[in-house]
Amino acid sequence: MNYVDGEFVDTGNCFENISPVDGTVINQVSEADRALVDRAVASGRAALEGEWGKMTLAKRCELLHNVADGIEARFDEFVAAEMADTGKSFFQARTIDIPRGAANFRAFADMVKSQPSECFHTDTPDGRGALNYSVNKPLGVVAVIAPWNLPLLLMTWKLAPAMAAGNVVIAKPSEETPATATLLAEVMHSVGIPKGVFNLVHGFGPGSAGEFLTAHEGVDAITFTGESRTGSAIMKAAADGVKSLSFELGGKNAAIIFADSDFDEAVAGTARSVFTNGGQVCLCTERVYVERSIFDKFVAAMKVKAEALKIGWPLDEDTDMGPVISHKHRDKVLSYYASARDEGATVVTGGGIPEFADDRDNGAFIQPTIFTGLSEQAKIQREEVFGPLCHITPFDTEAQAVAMANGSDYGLAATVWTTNLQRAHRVAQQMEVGIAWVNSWYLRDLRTPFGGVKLSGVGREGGVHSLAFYAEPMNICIKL
Ligand SMILES: NC(=O)c1ccc[n+]([C@@H]2O[C@H](COP(=O)([O-])OP(=O)(O)OC[C@H]3O[C@@H](n4cnc5c(N)ncnc54)[C@H](O)[C@@H]3O)[C@@H](O)[C@H]2O)c1
Ligand SMILES: N/C(=C\C=C\C=O)C(=O)O
Repeated sequence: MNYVDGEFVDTGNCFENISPVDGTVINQVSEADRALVDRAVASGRAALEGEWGKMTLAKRCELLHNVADGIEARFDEFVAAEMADTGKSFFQARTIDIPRGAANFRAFADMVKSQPSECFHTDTPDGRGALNYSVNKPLGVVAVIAPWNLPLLLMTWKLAPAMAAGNVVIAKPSEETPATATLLAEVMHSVGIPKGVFNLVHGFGPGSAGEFLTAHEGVDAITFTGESRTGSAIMKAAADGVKSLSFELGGKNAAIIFADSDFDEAVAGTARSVFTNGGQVCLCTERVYVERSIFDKFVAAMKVKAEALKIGWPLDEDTDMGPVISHKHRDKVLSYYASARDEGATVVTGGGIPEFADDRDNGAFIQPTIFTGLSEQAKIQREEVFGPLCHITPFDTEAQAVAMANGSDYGLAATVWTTNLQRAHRVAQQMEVGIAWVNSWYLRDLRTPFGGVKLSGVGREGGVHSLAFYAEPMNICIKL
C-alpha cells in the first residue's frame, strides 16, 4: 500500500513484486499515480503549516525515537520483509540493514538537539553595534528516492535527518523493494507521526511516482540514492524548479594492498568488501590493486575466500550470499562477466550461474567471480557492475597504485591496507573519493561526512552535513 495524508491507499493499479530467490510472486504493489503524489505534496504542505511546523524540537525528537522503538518492536518482521524483497542473507539483514534503520532515527534525533546556531556581534560606525544571529528553518517538502540494495537503511538514512530538521517527506522506495518501506509507514502511523509528515508512494522512475515527484513544483528538495545516470536525469527534471539536491550515486571503488599489510587481515577485509550483499553495496570494491611481490599469493587467497562463500537460501544461518536483486540485474552482471572474458581476462574463479537442482534455479543467483589480466581500459575496470566480482591488478610502486586507483570516473570509497603509518595517511589522503578506509571497510560513524566526488555524487550527508542539507539557515540582523 501507499501511505498518504495519514491513510493507507490502494490506487487499484498494481505491479508484481518478484522473489529473486525462486522467481515466485511475493505480492502485488499498489502503484501511486500523479494524483496521489499531488495529494501527498498538499498533505505535507498542510503539515508544515499545522501541528508539525509548530511542534517543539523535543517532541519531534521524542517521536523519532518512538519510530526507532517501533522498528525494533517489529524487528523480525522487518528482517523477513527485507530478505523476501532482496534475497539477502539473514545475517546481513539482522546485523546491518534493520539495526541501521532504527539507528539512523536515533542518531539524528540526538544530533539535532545539539545543533548550534550562529551569532555575531557586529561593530558599527555609530559604536552601538548590531547583533547578527541565524535560525535554521526546514527546507519544506522533501522527496526521498531510494535504491533496492539496502532498502530500509538507505531510505531512513535520508528520512531521519530530514524529519529531525522539521521537514515533511515523501518517500519513494525502489520498485524492487517495497516491503520495509510499507512496514515503516505502519510504524510511523502507529507512533503518531502527524498526517502528511511522512508519505510513501510506490512506483517506478520515468513516467511514474519517481518522475512525478522530481518534477513536482510543490517539492522543495530531492535527496536521491541510485545510479549516476539516474542522478543526471533527476537533476534535469529538478532544474526548472531550482530545487535543493543531494545525490549519493554509483561507485567503482578500489582497494590497494601493500606488501607491508597484515596479509590475512587484508584478504579477509577485501573479500568482505567485494562480496558483501552480493557486491550490491555502492561502497563495495570492484578494483583490487596488489603489490607485485604478494600478488600471486593474494589472488590465490582471494580464490579460496570466494569459493568458500556459502551461496544459499537466505534463511539458512550459514548463508553468506543470496541472489542478486533480479534476473534483469543478473543478466547485466553476466554481460560484464562475458565482456571480461571477451577482452582476454583470466577467470580465477566463478564467471557463471550456480546450479542447485531446486527452486533456487528459478532465482537470480550468480557465482562470486574474480578476474585478472585486464588493462585499466577494460569495460569492467571502467564501469560499475554492482555484483559479486572484482578484478585484481598488480602494481610495482605506490605512485602507480595511487594513479590507477584514482583513474576512474567515479569517486565514492577506497580501502588501503598497510601497516606503515605514514603510508596509510599519505595514500588515503591522495584517494579521490569521499570515504577512505585504512585496514577496514564499511566501519561507519554516522557523524562523519558521507558522499562521493566525480560521478559518485553531489553533496555530503551524515552528522552535521545532513542537518545542513535539510535546513535553510536564515540570518537576522538587529541594530542595537
Ligand atoms: N552512493 C550511495 O550511497 C549509493 C547507495 C546505494 C546504491 N547506490 C547506487 O544505486 C545503484 C543501484 O540502485 P538502483 O538500481 O535502485 O538505482 P536506480 O537509479 O535504478 O534507481 C534508484 C531509485 O530511483 C528511482 N528512479 C529511477 N529513475 C528515476 C527517474 N528518472 N526519476 C525519479 N526516480 C527514478 C527508482 O525507482 C529507484 O527508486 C547503483 O549504481 C549503486 O551504486 C549508491
Ligand atoms: N549511506 C550508507 C551506506 C551506503 C551504501 C551504499 O550502497 C551508510 O552506511 O550510511
